Amino acid sequence: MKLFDVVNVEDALSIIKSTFIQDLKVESVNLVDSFNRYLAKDIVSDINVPHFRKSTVDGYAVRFEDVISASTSNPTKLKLLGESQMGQVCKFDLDEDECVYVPTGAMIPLNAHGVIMMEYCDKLNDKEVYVQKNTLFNENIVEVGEDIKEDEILYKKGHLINERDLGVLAGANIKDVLVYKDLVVGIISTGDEILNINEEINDAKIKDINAYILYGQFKKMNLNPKIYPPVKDNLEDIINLMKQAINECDIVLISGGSSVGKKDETLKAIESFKNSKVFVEGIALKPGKPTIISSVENKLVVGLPGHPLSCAFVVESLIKPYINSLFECKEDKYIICEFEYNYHKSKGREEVLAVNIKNENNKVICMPIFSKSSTIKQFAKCDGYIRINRELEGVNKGDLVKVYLF
Ligand SMILES: Nc1nc2c(c(=O)[nH]1)N[C@H]1C(S)=C(S)[C@@H](COP(=O)(O)OP(=O)(O)OC[C@H]3O[C@@H](n4cnc5c(N)ncnc54)[C@H](O)[C@@H]3O)O[C@H]1N2
Ligand code: MOO
Repeated sequence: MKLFDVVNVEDALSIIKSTFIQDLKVESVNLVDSFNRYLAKDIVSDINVPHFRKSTVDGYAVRFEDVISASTSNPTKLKLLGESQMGQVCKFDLDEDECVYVPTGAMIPLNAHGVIMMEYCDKLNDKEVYVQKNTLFNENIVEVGEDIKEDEILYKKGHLINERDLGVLAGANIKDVLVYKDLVVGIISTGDEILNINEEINDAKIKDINAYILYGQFKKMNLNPKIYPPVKDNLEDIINLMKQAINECDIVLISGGSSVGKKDETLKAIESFKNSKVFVEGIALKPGKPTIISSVENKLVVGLPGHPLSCAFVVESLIKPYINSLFECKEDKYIICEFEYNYHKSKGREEVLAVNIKNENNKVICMPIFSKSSTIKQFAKCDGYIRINRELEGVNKGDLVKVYLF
């Protein structure tokens, strides 16, 4: 493996983006099933929400000019026409010195200017009300289309539907939603020392950690991860499992065996496929250098470093931005924090550094966690990470940095 010939992260990402333009399939699902799915087309509202003028309080709908001088010491007497019923079209129109009782959410008369809360009114009898307050135009009223306008684009293609969006879509009478079918991501762990979840720990063997982190990472991206049982460092076994995974999945990730050790078989396995092409053998990322980017049978096959933290950061740095670009998603959110440490790095490789954040003296500060890439617990507890440009020689205490939150 040519690990000296490493490729910058941005260049590696460009290669992936330009080579693997996924043929995304779409399906129509019920509104509830669109939760956490990516939209396959823009959604436009056919209706105004609300489609009628409604009151936001329990009170009396009035005209501006009739109550202009109303106050507690000088209440205005209005004729009560009746009550607007919830869910019914309001059948009243206001004339001079008239009002209508409207409960919260009910339709108000078309020509009412405002609704005065009942706390400011005194109902004398079924026909008369004293109003102790004037009204502003549109006070306590939601106008037609104030929430959602007819023909408004509610969401663009690629948007990931969240729980609040479900409410918007329900309100806009959208019953079925066209979404992208989930991409299936195959996860293969390799290594003579790797045990699957049901095997007892023995000798110098360890449990498969990477498959489970990767599973969580892809679930969080709302894809469909599929864990295969770990495979030993045996070329034929790796090739056979790869064949199965390539057949069953849209993207295949193979962790371990990407480096230069004599048993590192991932590259050989990839190259054994007739229809394969290796684009990258090592990226300028720390941790994460031993990463292979290849195409097998026109599918993206990535060899990930075996160290769990490195494996996870390659996915964060390379695969997640690619997935985001496929679905036209927004970039990951970050917060700006003050770095609390003088951190030195060598030029030439981008570095990803896990950090914890805290509030101190009204400032949000962050501190790196010093965790070896072969360990996992500290990493699991951290709040996020920063990326240090390959040209930089470090970050100084007091520098402002972007922290990408997990
Ligand atoms: N001579 C060199 N040695 C190493 C280099 C190097 O450049 N020259 N790079 C180091 C770095 S950095 C990393 S990262 C690892 C990557 O190695 P591989 O991708 O080939 O992975 P393995 O050798 O198979 O495993 C490395 C390490 O990770 C553990 N591992 C592997 N898979 C899993 C898993 N599914 N769950 C938990 N832990 C896993 C494995 O047991 C090893 O301890 O290479 C360095 N060496
Ligand atoms: O790159 Mo290794 O992936 O530094 O731990």
